[in-house]
Amino acid sequence: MLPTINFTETEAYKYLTDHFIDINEKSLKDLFAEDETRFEKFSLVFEDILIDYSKNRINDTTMALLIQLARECKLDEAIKAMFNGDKINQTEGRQVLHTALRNQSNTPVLVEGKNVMDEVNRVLAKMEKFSAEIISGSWKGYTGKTITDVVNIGIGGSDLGPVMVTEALKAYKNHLNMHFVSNIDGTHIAETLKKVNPETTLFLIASKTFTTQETMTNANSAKDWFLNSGAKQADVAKHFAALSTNAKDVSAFGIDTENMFEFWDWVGGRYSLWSAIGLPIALSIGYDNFKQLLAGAHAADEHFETAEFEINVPVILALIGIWYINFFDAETQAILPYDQYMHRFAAYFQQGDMESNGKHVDRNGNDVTYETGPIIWGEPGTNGQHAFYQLIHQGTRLIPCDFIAPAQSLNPLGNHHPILLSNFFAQTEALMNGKTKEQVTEELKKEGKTAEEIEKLAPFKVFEGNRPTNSILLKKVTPFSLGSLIAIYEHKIFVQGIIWNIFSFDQWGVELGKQLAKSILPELEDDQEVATHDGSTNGLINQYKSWR
Ligand SMILES: O=P(O)(O)OC[C@H]1O[C@](O)(CO)[C@@H](O)[C@@H]1O
Repeated sequence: MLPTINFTETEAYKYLTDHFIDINEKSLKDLFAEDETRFEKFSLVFEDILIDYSKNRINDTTMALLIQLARECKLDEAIKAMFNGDKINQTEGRQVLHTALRNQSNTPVLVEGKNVMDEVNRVLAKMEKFSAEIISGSWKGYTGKTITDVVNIGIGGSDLGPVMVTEALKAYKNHLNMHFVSNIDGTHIAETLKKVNPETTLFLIASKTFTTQETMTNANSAKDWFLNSGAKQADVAKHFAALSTNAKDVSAFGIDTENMFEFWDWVGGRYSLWSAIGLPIALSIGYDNFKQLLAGAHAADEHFETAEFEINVPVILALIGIWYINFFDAETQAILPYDQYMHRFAAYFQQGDMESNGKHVDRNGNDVTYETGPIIWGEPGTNGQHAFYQLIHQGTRLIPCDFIAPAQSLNPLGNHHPILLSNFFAQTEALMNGKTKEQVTEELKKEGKTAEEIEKLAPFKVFEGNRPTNSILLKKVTPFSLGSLIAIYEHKIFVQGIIWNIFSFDQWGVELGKQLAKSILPELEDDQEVATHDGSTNGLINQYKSWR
């Protein structure tokens, strides 16, 4: 069982409320002027990742109080409960053990008295063998040809993780062409099938439940396409594999359970890329690289489980997030990777964070009286700079931003990387320091503007600064460092959920829409006017019927 403490009733929260008044009057420039050791004090190095959190609106007192808050909320007990395999996903009655999937130390992890590492290792060995056969070409399709294309059919956690990681690690990929189909919109599968040949394509049907409407509809269309192209039912075994917890429905679909890569209900969908759901990753970059990804995550797990809160990267990042959300009323959190390969990183953590902490009921079943999970968004730099950074720099909202960049490029072409990194460094500096009216006036004078012109123009060119950022500098994007980074963000989400006293591992909020869609679908079958809904929904359905 997790502790159920209302963090707004802790001593630390009361002190933080008073302390906020002091900090809110100070600018980041003041804070740096007051303390020359901020960078040394407020940065951490974990493996080959530097986390600089000094450009935040914090000082020693803030951090001490935030850590006190974590202690009062019994975060230490919660961390133990997760790693020990307690049923901390209480509303679904499940353990939360994605950490066991990457437990490279192999120490036993018990679920109901049974060591799950045996099963984890068995499936990993099966993934290793299968990926080696597909990559080497020893696995043949139904006409004797080798596999050239892999189509992963899944959605949410059964899509976003493999997409994000295969993109982020594209520099490590082999000859296999990877495709991902998620959307129920027929366009997604239709456009993908145009690109592949049934004789050389492997379909992975990725679904924890094997009942998800989008995935099953797309999987059936893929199977029909395959069978209509001349293949026989018996050939399905050479071209379809399932990544799932549901052996019964996998068989019913027609996939041999020999071709099923299993995982378990103690793996949450959005935490499943480390499980059999990661098979497309192992196929794309090879099993050894997939193992490195797991190893990087495992190193972050060990750090999270054992490091003191003062030097614990996920804990620090989570507490800083709480500081902005619950004291500065920040509504969003931007994730801005200065790495083109990581272009799906923010999209991945939209599900990771928003499906986990988008909750308004606490662990006692009461409505919360404070804000919980932020809106996560972001795009890779420098594209974002030319799109939405205007609002971050000069808008009315406070937007905490995580800037992420690798020191070494995987494509060191000319001076691209120094230019990219100069932007990475410049943005956080600009957001912190801004530009004063005096500086603007000086610049305009140099441009030869008159005093009157300067007076008119200056207000628009002033940057108030004082906008907080974290800078995460990786030595290089490798399977190991990416694994660590993902696990750090996962644990950050966990810590915030503990402090907010919410359940981070269920997702009841996605059910209502699914239920209603199921009841609407039969109403779309005929041309009769619909009158069973509210006026707007009836109007929309009836217009659709008249236009289709
Ligand atoms: O893997 P499945 O069971 O198809 O579920 C896909 C996704 O659907 C959800 O249950 C809800 O959108 C996610 O949590 C999950 O990742």
